[in-house]
Amino acid sequence: MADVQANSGSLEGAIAALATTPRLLVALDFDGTLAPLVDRPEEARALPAAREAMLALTRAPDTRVALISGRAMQSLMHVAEPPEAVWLSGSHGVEVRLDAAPGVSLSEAEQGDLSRLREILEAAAAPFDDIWIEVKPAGFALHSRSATPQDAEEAERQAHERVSTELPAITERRGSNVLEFSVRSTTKGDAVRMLREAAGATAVLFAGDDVTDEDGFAVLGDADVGIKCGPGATAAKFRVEDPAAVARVLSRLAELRAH
Ligand SMILES: O=P(O)(O)OC[C@H]1O[C@H](O[C@H]2O[C@H](CO)[C@@H](O)[C@H](O)[C@H]2O)[C@H](O)[C@@H](O)[C@@H]1O
Repeated sequence: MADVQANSGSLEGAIAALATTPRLLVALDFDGTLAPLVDRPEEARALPAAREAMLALTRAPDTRVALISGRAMQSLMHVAEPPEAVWLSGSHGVEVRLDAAPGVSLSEAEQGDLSRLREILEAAAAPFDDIWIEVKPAGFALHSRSATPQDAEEAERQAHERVSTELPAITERRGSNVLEFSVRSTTKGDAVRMLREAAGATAVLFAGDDVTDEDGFAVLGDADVGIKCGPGATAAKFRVEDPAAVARVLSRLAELRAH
């Protein structure tokens, strides 16, 4: 594993230490971490090596695997095709599937905000080619990967201004060529905390690539391992170059954890 170090120590050593923890939670972001980024979200798939390593970890003793994604749960299940043993958190921590069926129930006020939010974002996207809206149970993502930088900036500016004026309680998040709006302020950090407790984990590995994954890195402790995939500022202890490198780390952990 010849991967880059971010903030401390050797990743190989940290993985070896993590493999000895009594109960391990392996929490993984999907897009940009297990799956390379692509223009059309529905076409994203985990690298075969990443999927294989993830499945090997589900078979390891006292090890729980979870996916923590910004995607809506249905979308995450469609692209990740996870086995039932994998716990899921979608919509940046708003949706959770442990062993039971997932579900989010919004209050009347939240449903009202969601309807108005949709109108505002549709109006912001309408004048531009290649700006589109992804629907989630508690919010929307304004996508601009295929748009010109000028169109992306203008659509996002309009969306931001109208939402912050009319719906100041809405949570706004920037991701990779995406600006997201949610009626819930739940974060990936909340998801890591909740899944850690549910798994009774004595240590956590969390890997992610995007700005929103920083909420997950922020709640890790000394016994945990945070891995940032790709460039950008991070609070993670370690950094690797791309999803292929994440797959190598997971595969090594699965190998060590199998014994
Ligand atoms: O938390 P993640 O699993 O990384 O999900 C974050 C967002 O992923 C998706 O958008 C991103 O990936 C797309 C496919 O590669 C890409 O086209 C887009 O530009 C990226 O922002 C997803 O569509 C969003 O809902 C997620 O929040």
